[in-house]
Amino acid sequence: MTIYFYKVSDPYGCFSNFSPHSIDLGGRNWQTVEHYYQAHKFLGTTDEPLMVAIRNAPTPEEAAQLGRDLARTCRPDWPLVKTVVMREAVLTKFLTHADIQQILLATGDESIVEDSPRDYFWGCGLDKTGQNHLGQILMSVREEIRHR
Ligand SMILES: Nc1c(N[C@@H]2O[C@H](COP(=O)(O)O)[C@@H](O)[C@H]2O)[nH]c(=O)[nH]c1=O
Repeated sequence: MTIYFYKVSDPYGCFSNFSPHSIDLGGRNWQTVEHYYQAHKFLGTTDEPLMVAIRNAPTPEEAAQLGRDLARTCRPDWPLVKTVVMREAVLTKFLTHADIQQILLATGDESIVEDSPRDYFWGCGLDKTGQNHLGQILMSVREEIRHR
């Protein structure tokens, strides 16, 4: 049975990038994967100072709001690198936190889908036709950890 997740408070909410599991990456601590992902939109741009504000945002929702500010300069190669940035953060999250690593491994070979009603890239979107890149990353991280 396909595993759907989205909200942190719902079943498998620990698979959400908004779940309260911090990661250490690039010599810094990030409160959530979402903080890390949103901040890295600005690496190497004139808006790089915004990375600090995003890292210090009190919630992942606020980090996402800052990262989605269309008035800011997103790095030009973001469409090419965003899945690599995301995978590194998600892998680090599940290597760092043993409790949720067990939850991920216990899903066996089930499909994992981010049931976002809006996002057709990271999730499956309202009509379930989306590309589900976050679910794909979770399944690939599951495979990598299983064979470590
Ligand atoms: N889980 C979740 C969301 N989905 C997340 O949003 C991120 C993509 O952001 P962007 O590239 O700026 O569109 C990615 O981490 C995706 O999983 N969005 C939300 O507003 N609320 C939420 O609870």
